[in-house]
Amino acid sequence: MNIQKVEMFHVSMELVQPFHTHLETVKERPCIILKVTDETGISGWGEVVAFSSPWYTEETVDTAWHMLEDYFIPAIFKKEWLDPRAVLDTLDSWKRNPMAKAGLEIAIWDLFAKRAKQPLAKYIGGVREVVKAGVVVGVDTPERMIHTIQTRVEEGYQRIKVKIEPAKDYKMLMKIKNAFPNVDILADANSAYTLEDIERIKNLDSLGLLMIEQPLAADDLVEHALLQKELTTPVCLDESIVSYQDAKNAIRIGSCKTMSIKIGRVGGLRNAIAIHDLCMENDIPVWCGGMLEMGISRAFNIALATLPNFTLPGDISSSDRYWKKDITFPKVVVKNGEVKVSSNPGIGVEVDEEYVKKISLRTRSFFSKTT
Ligand SMILES: O=C(O)CCC(=O)C1=CC=C[C@@H](O)[C@@H]1C(=O)O
Ligand SMILES: [Mg+2]
Repeated sequence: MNIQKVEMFHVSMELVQPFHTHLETVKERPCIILKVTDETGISGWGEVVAFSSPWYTEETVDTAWHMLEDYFIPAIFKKEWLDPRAVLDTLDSWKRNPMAKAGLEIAIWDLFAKRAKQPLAKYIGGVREVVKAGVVVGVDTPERMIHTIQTRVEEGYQRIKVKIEPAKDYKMLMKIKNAFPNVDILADANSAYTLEDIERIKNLDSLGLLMIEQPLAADDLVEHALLQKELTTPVCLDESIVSYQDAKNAIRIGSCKTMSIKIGRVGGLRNAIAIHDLCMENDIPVWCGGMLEMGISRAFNIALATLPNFTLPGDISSSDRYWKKDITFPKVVVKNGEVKVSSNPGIGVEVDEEYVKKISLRTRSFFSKTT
């Protein structure tokens, strides 16, 4: 397969409600949409999930735009592609920048699945027709959070994720657990604690949380291992796992008992699948993390979550959770706590190209020199 054209769209949409963490409040969500077209005219779509500032990881929309236009896109015109797994062999000629690489690599996966006339879930070896839905409830007063959780539970979500930090943890979580004793609650700290807080974190152990996500700093694999030894609650790593080797090291030293896999954070779908397989071999259950994404990346998350070791509900919520109008259709709908996997070819959703162009802040097209 030869790539004939690549189109890049820097788009931005307002979230239906601001997304608060102790690090940042996201109101507007920019991202980069990629359309990759082959010699037969079939197109695959990708989405770069980097934020507008480096608060979550070091990448931003602007760093990704630069890496794509100056390095990654020119590189993919130079080869004939026989398998999407080979794309990262080329892109890894350059260091890091996982979200920029992933946005382009997944578009080529979508293209290959469409050429094979297969749904992406089937193309990557998925085993289920529906995936479990989980949702994040943003930071607010405990009363308002309890009201929102009640709504989300009535909508059928199987797992509720809340954000914590030292100033907002035990009391808030205890109120939530008392109000919803039978609902799985995940607490995501986004590295708000250090090992100095170990007694405070151990105090959370008594609450019966499903897991504590990323309590310590992203590069603290060893300290997470020391913490996990002191806790019965599973530690889940998110920001710490930005490569296959990170996952291998974390498992080897016992830094966590579960992982959130995000295609953008780990540098592409090939890496996400490899980390899934490694965790399965080591009895580490995984779930698909979210990135406040638009419909293209959400479609990839749904396909990824069909792999066998995605046994825990991920951040897979309805389109309406974040968007008044998404860039893809049909919308993702949660029914009885599940999302149906598309049986259409590739990512299984259509991209509203007119709307993408309408909300684009900048665009750029690249053509194969042989055209
Ligand atoms: O996309 C979703 O539904 C949840 C997203 C989410 O919780 C996060 C996205 C990006 C950074 C963080 O704030 C947080 C996470 O750490 O998982
Ligand atoms: Mg997280």
